[in-house]
Amino acid sequence: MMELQETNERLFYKLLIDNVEELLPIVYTPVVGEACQKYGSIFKRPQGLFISLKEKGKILEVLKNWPEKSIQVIVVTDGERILGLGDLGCQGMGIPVGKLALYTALGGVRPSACLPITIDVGTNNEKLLNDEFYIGLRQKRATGQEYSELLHEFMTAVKQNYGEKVLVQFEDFANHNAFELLAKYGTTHLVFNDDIQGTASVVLAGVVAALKLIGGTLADHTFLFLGAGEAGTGIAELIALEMSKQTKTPIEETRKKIWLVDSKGLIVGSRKASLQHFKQPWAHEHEPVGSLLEAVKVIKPTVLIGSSGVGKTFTKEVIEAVTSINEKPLVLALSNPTSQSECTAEEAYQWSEGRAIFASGSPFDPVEYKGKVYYSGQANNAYIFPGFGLGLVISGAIRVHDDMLLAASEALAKLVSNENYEKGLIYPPFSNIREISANIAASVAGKAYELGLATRLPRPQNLVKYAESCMYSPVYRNYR
Ligand SMILES: O=C([O-])CC(=O)C(=O)O
Ligand SMILES: [Mg+2]
Repeated sequence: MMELQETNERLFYKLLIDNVEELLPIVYTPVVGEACQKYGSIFKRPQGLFISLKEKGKILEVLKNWPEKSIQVIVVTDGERILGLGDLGCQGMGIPVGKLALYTALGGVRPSACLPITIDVGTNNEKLLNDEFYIGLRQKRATGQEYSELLHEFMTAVKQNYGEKVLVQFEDFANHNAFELLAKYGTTHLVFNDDIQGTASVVLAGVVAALKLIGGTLADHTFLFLGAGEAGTGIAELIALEMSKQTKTPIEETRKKIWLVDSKGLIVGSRKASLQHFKQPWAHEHEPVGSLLEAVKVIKPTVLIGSSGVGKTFTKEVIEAVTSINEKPLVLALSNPTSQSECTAEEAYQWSEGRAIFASGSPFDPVEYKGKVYYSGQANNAYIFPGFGLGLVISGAIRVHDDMLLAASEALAKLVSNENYEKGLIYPPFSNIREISANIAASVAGKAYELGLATRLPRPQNLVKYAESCMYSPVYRNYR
């Protein structure tokens, strides 16, 4: 597929769009993870733009070397937290390349308007540092001022070169940098963090859709997360925000329906002083609880969400415990790739005796259990970011706002059909993804106009039709 992408791009997209369910797992999660791990040894032609510490002071010049001038979407990583695989240094390039392939195939952004970037500040991965085929800087990661100066130069150069309407999607940065970059540039640039915001939006959509199967309103449920990083706290915050809007209750109150477990156990008030700032809003008053299993027993969640990047953590005991509390527990095993999934679809159905409503970040085949076939959905930000980005691009948005994330969730949840629900699915199939993306784009663009953040004026009448008309299709021109 890489070979095809580089030699006949149009055919690559035609193949990908026409066979999206079959090829998504190859171009994207989980195979893209393996490609990143082996990137140095499968490296034949360069893809994307590498910017390293050595280019400090010359980043604008480097950007100008890229052959395409009118860029609409940049996906950038520094490779420090590639999926749940950890620090892969500049071999993380597979991720921006893969994400942007989806921007085109799923969201219809022109391939020439997409720019994959990897910022090489070194790696702390000893195995890569000692690998003769490693393609990046052989040094430990730059941190602190050296790191933030390079990123600041990059963000400044991007705006200078492409203007205010270029979307910068941060991808697979480590927690501390991810939160900091989003907060720092959210007010001056059009930035979106896929792991915090995209994941939050797709999971909120799945939870809202799942209410049709498990009953109740959002505020009737109790959420327990394993993992309190970008995905965990991002999802928790967006669920709390939606609950707060629905019930007209302050968000400080709705957050109390949501509990998070990290590597040190349940996040509780007595731990507050030693918690990183993004975990602090979740430190509710409770006695210390050491393990996920204990937390399930005392918190009694109706929804269990795995977002720690560590596999096999939803054990038989954990799934049995959450099943003993709920008729239909909602279980989301979000960590990627498949090796890092909290449990498999088969385990979720077997251990819950077919009662769990299950979705996962990486895809699983349908499972047969006691003569019945169970289908699980893919709770992956791939449902959101292509349409979300398209909505920003077509409206000429200059900032991202949380209400746009809620609009995207709502649009996605609405597209789950009765036929999907009957199969136990809480997401529509990827085979309809271009239609889904057009709908998400229209909702996001609509919100941008409503908030006064859109610059493409006047507002098109029918935003779904307009979004569709803007989408790239891999067709050949007619010469007769
Ligand atoms: O790439 C994916 O499949 C989803 C994602 O953003 C991640 O796991 O970091
Ligand atoms: Mg990611």
